[in-house]
Amino acid sequence: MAPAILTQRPAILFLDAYDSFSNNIVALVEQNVDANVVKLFIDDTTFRTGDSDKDAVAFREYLKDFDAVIAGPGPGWAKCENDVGLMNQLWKLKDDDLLPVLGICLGFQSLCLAFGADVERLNEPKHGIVSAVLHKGQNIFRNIEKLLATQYHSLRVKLNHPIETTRAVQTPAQLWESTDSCPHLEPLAWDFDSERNGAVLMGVRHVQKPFWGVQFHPESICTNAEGNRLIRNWWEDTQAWKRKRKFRYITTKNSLTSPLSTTVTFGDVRRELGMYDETRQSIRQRRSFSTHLDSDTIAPHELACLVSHGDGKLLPDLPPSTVHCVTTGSGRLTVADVCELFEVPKREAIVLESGLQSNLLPMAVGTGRYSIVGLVIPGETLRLHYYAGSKVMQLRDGNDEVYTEWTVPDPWPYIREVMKNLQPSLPPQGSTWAPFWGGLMGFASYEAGLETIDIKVNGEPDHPDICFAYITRSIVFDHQIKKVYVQSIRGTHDQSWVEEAQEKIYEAAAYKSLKSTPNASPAVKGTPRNPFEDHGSMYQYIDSCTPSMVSVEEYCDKVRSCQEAISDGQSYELCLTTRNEIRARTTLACRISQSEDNEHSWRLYKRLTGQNPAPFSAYMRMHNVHILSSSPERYMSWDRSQTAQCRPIKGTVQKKPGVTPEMAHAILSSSKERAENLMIVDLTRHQLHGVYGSENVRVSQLMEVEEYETLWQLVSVVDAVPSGIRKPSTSQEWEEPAERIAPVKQEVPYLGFEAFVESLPPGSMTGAPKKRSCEILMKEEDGVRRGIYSGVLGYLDVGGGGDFSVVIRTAIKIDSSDNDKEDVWRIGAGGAITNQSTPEAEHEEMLAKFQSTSRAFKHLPPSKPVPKSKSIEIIEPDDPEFAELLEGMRGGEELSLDDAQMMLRAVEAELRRRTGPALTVEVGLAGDTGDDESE
Ligand SMILES: C=C(O[C@@H]1C=C(C(=O)O)C=C[C@H]1O)C(=O)O
Ligand SMILES: NC(=O)CC[C@H](N)C(=O)O
Repeated sequence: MAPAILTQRPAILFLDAYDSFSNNIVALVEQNVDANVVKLFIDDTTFRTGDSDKDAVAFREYLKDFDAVIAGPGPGWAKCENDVGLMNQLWKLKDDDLLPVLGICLGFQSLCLAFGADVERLNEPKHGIVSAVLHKGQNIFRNIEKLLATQYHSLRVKLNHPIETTRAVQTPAQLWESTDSCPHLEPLAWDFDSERNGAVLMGVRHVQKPFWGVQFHPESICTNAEGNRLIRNWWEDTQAWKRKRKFRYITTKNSLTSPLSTTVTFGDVRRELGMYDETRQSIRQRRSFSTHLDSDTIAPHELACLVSHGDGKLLPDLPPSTVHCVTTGSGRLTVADVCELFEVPKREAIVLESGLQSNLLPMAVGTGRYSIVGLVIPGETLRLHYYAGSKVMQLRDGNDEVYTEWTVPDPWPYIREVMKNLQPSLPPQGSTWAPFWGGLMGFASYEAGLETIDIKVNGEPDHPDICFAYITRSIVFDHQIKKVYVQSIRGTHDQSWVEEAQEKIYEAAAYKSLKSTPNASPAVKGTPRNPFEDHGSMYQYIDSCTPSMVSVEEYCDKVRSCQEAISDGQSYELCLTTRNEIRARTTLACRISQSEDNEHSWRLYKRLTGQNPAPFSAYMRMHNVHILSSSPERYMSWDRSQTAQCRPIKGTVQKKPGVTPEMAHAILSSSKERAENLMIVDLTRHQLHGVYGSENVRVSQLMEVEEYETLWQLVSVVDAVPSGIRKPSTSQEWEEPAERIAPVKQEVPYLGFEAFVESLPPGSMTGAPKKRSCEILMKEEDGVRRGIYSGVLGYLDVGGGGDFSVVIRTAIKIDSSDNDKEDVWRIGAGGAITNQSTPEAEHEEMLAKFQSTSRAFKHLPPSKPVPKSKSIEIIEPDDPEFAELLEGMRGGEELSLDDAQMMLRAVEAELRRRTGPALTVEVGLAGDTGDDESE
């Protein structure tokens, strides 16, 4: 066997210019080339001591451990020192230090600039646009057929080539000739896609040095397979260059004419022969989960012990040694019914609810199978708070009093340690499909996310930026099979609570099925009327609601300003948002009673989910925070085997008169909407690649249209699977959390959690490249904190899984002692801005998203009450499938007008789902309703 030293793989240095696609390039290279890739940021502090000569020497020394370099893409300009950093030094390497380099996008622009070219703005920026690239068919483009390549750039290289200046060449061959201004740069590829841009240089090589560059992104999910070949070609060429140079080097050495090297060391020879230093690092940069602690602070493991074992006095001893779980059928019980049964609305509570169809089945496969009710136990449930900016972390007791607080460099290692310590030693007996057994439930704000990417957050928040409650009792609905899990992780003695709770649910389900007609679930279209809504305090409350919105002009100005940043190459896409508010007079009852105030929020939540059912609805009442969410977007979920899924949404069409499903599909197939989505898909792949590795990420759904109550959305799905685990093949499998029964207490690799933290804040709410985009957005949004909106909300399960939604389409109220007369509901809304956006349409899109939530704060259109005794006859269309569906739902019962209309809509939707958008079912109502039903 060859000694290890000889078998060590070559190494490629990837210079990362803070792009959001870097790990995709690393993955592309690792999939195509037998080499390790090491990432280094362009501004790595090792090479920024302040003494630039010394730094340059140190960087040259560092490069000696590598076989080649990739200078990556990124925001900004090649001529701006801060934007390219270490890249500039590559082009200046002297002969003996020379290394093969591939420049991609910004790296390509930097290469060209170094050898005489100009960099200018494009007339029409290209972001997320796929086009056919004309190439020379030689050099790194050899054996490449039709190349379809994704572009992400606002700036272009200018060689002063006739095709650029006069838009013509005398012969086709002239396309591939160097120019007088850039004699060393040989054009290898051009793009002719845009009339306004004219011919844009897409690829070059240096005619003497081993430097190549491409303007497009070979790693994008929408670049065709030829991207792989390009990388393999480049690698072959770097190897060929190395062989040639070795030969030259050895002959010059032999002739002893080299003035530079008088001695040749063992290391020199080994390097020349392609052998490597054993100590060379080939580990990709990862977030380090260790923390540097001050002595007066508590350590992650100490916090973890306090949470799980208490202190023998104030904090309870609740190690999740056992997971007690019993099940019962849910029958017609809704999540709201069960919440009310357990008096959840009166107190603090966390409810993650999957909106359902009228038949109480999930809205979509792959999301929305489960609902989770986390029971907050008064006087006992522990909470973790963290405040961005001040970096204060708190452990709070069951009365919401601070038990201890300390400052932390990073809160996430604490949360990770708490979760690690909460792994149960005994899993539930019997079936354990519930994705949540117990654990932390709560949210992390957008600002908590900003800190994970080293963006400094200013100001004081009026609510925690991270808030997690340690939930030990929970009720989980499996809507697919209509089953309820009642669970406790509070030790053996709690078995009795579990059984009592099960009994309570069982009886309630039996009672409801006895007395009920098919009724609207709160999470189902068509909120049932009640006198309280129509005449009581809710009516007055809603009457007092006044929205305060950003003006059209102001929003449009911000859109234009974002577009200017995009044209300047600083960002490819910016998710601009604004905080709208609804103010209402606090009712007297809410002013004097906290539990009344809680119940009021709960009733508003039911209005919201009734009007805007969403797969990631959520109700949260914790500390001073009220959250009413109807989010359609999954941020990330991962099961107990650490298989992860992200479902980024980008691309929105509002439902309004005249917009048919066909039109919505057509709009969402446009290059504008697809480009928006593509950028976020590539960003999501980048994030998952960074944690799961190059081989383990795939896009399982690329840009499909999903229909919601008031909008159509373009949704993609990106999955990541740890090595050695079978990939789920159906969307349903995603929702079936892998059981981790035996052996228990094993070291769960926290891949899911790591990816969760690494991917904050959610890319669909930032744009790309993430860091620069967030900085720009902070300015555009006047430094106003987004808060919980744009953050994430969900759970971390003690068994090792987790599921979080993106906090959008959400109303949030923060209680404050200064003002108890007025409720202020914050409803953030926004949308992705690209160079293809039009300000007015963006404003409209923002409004549409706002309105999907603000509807809950408006009076419902009046409907006339129907005398109960009168029944409705339904004229059914001549369609046996329709009749069958209807009969199934109706169960032979008499219906009120409201119920019948709702059911008809449901049947219609179901039929449409089955047959596709082409079908329109015409249904009508007739019969003696005792009233005119023209409404
Ligand atoms: C910004 C919002 O939504 C985000 C922006 C979307 C878009 O630009 O199409 C779609 C879903 C969300 O990721 C919002 O709802 O406020
Ligand atoms: N993707 C990139 O590297 C972009 C480079 C440069 N900022 C541009 O917009 O052209």
